[in-house]
Amino acid sequence: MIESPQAPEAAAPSAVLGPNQYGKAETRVVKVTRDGHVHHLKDLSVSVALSGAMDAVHLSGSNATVLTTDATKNTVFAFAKEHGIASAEQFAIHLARHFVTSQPSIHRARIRVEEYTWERIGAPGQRVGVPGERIGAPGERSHSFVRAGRETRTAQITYDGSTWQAITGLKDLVVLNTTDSEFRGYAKDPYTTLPETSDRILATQVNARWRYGWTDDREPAPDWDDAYTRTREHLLDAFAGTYSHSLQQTLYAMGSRVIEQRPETVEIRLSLPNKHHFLVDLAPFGLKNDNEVYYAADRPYGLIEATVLRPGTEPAIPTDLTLL
Ligand SMILES: O=c1[nH]c(=O)c2[nH]c(=O)[nH]c2[nH]1
Repeated sequence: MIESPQAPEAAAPSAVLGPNQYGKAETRVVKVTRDGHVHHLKDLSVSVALSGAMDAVHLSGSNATVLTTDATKNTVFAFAKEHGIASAEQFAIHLARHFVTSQPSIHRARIRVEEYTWERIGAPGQRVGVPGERIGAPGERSHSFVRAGRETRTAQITYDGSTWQAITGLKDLVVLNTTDSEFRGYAKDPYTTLPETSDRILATQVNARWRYGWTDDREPAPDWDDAYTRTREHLLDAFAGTYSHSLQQTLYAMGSRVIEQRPETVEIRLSLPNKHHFLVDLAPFGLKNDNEVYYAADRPYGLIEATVLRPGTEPAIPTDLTLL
């Protein structure tokens, strides 16, 4: 007997979709507010996570309910311009409300913000990075900042039984100028696309090592702590006070300041990553970006390195500071 074909039973699902969310993570937005010649800085990393009616996106391939992660990133930049960044919380509230109220498919928005705090670089002789010092105190820098959270101090001492070598340094000292930096007039080849600029953000994470002239322990050694503090101040002051045509020029200004001002130091090597800040194009959203909203790029980065020496001194600090 021929069996009649049976209707197939509905197959039990082999998997089910559980909790899900999506969005753009770690959008680095930098907002400069220019109050006359005094500039204010907000530097955030914003992560957006959205969830709601997203079953079809995962299960059927329909993207009809998906607001793109690219749009969520653009919204961060556009809102920095439109609403400003009063605080991390207030900024996140604006964003979360926007996503949940403007897209029927989005029922929940979680906005995470990391804020990197910056302090003003003090004028020469002033204390540096003291929170609460009045902005606009005589000579205080109006557009130069140092990232809060202290850098790491390094020291290397070498002794071969007769001669001493002392190399002190610092790393991860992050500094930023919101103006007084240009970069133009450079060589052009068929692969050059970088637009020339006469006003850009200049930011770097200072990695420095300096060698003292002291080699003989019958001679008085430098006052290590004072030498460190003063050298750090000179590096900050030269960074803040130099009108920069390139990071190379700023590097030389920093190194030569130390050589000229600190008689105990004979050599300094600086390794300066160029922490690029690109202006965000807000024109597609009908907004003008008047040097206010920047995208802080992570990598790749330019890396500018050089040694500055007291005349007559042979270089002895390794050119690759990671070897130190
Ligand atoms: O200060 C800079 N120096 C460079 O050599 C360089 N190259 C580049 O693309 N941007 C910059 N900026």
